[in-house]
Amino acid sequence: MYQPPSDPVNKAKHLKTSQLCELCHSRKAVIKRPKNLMKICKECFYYVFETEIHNTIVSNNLFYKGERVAVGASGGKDSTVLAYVLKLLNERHQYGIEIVLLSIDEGIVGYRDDSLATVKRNQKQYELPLEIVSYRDLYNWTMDEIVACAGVRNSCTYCGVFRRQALDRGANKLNIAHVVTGHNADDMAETVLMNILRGDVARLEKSTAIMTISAGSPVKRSKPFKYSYQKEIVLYAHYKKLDYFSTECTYAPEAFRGTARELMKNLEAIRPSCIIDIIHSGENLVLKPKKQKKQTVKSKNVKKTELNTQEQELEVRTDGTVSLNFKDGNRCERCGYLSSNKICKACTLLEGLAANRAKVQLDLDTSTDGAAKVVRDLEKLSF
Ligand SMILES: Nc1ncnc2c1ncn2[C@@H]1O[C@H](COP(=O)(O)OP(=O)(O)OP(=O)(O)O)[C@@H](O)[C@H]1O
Repeated sequence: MYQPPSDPVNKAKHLKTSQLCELCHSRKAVIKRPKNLMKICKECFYYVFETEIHNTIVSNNLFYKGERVAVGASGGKDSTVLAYVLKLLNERHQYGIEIVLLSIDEGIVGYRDDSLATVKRNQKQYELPLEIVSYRDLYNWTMDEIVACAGVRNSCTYCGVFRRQALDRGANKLNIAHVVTGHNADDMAETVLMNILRGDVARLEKSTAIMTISAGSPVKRSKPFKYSYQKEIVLYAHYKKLDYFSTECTYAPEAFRGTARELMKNLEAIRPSCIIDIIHSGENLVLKPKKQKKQTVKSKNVKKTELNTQEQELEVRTDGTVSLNFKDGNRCERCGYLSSNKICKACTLLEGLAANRAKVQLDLDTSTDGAAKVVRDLEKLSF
C-alpha cells in the first residue's frame, strides 16, 4: 500500500537531498521515470503509474458498474500488467466490473503455447476466469500452417484479421461486449507515425481513439494504457515481480511498423515526451471533410431482391477506387458472423488460403514436367 510522503520522522537521514525521491522527499529514489525523467522511489512510482491509468479510465468513462469486461490476455508484459492493474483498481476504486481473461491461441508452436502457459498461471495468481479460443477451432487453420502455405511475409496481416475476429467471437461466447487490450502509448504513437508516413488519412483519424468499435461488431474495444509508456509497464512488471512471457513472436514483425518503432525509439531517446506529444498531435489533428460521392447501386449484376434486403452503398473514393459498403448488422454470407461486408475479411483470407493449399498440393501430387509445371511456377511469381 502507498505510504504517505514527507514524513520527517521516517526520512532517510543518511541520504543527501539529491538522492531523495522527488515526489515524497523522504524515501530513496531508485527509478528515473521514463515519462518525465523524475527520480522517484518505488512506492511513488507504483502510485503515479496506477493513478494515471485510473484517471484515464475515469475521464473516458471506460466502464460502467456491473459491466463484464474481457482482458485480451496474451501472457506478454502489457496484458499481464493490464490484468493485474485492472483487478487492483477495480477493488481500490469500486468500479464494480467483472473481469475475465480471454486468450486467443493462434497456433504458433514454441511461442503461443508457452505464453498461454503463463496466462494459465496468471489465471490462478489473480483468481480470474479464463477462456481460450483457438484459430484451429474457428478457422481450421493454425498460424504455423498459414505461414507454411502463404509465407512469412504476410503473416501479420492474416494474424491481425483473424485475431480481431477471434477476440470478438470469444467475447460473444462469454456474453461480453467489451474487450480491453494492452496497447500502450508507444503502440499508439507508432500507429500515428505509420499512418502519417503512409498518408493513410482514414486510419490516422481513428488511430488515437481510446475506444473503438469495428463496423458490424457488437463488441467495443478499449485501451486503458493509451497514455502508459512501454518502459514504465516493463518497470512495473519487473518491480512487482509479475509472471509474464517475454519472447517475441516467431514470425517477422510487420516491416513498416518495425521502422516506425525504430524511428520513435530514437526520438524518445532525445525527447522522452515525444510519445505523448505524438498522441496529442494525433488527437488534435483536424482533417478536411471527406469529398466522397455516394450513390445507391443500380448494377445489372446485382439482383433486385439483394438490393432491397441489404441496403448496399457504392462508395467512390477520391483515388477513383470503389467499394461496396453494407450497413451494420449484416452477416457474412460464408461464416454467418456479423460483418459490414458481404463476405467478412477472415473468410476472404480463408478463401485465398484454401486456393493456395490446393495449388501447393497439386504441385506435390503430380510429378509434371514441361509446360503445365512451368505455367504453375510462373503463377507463383509476383511482380
Ligand atoms: N493471443 C492473444 N490473445 C488475447 N489477446 C491478445 C493476443 N495477442 C494480443 N492480444 C491483445 O492485444 C494487445 C496488443 O498485442 P501485441 O501483439 O501488440 O502484443 P504486445 O504489445 O507484445 O502486448 P503483450 O505484451 O500483452 O503481448 C495485447 O496487449 C493483448 O491485450
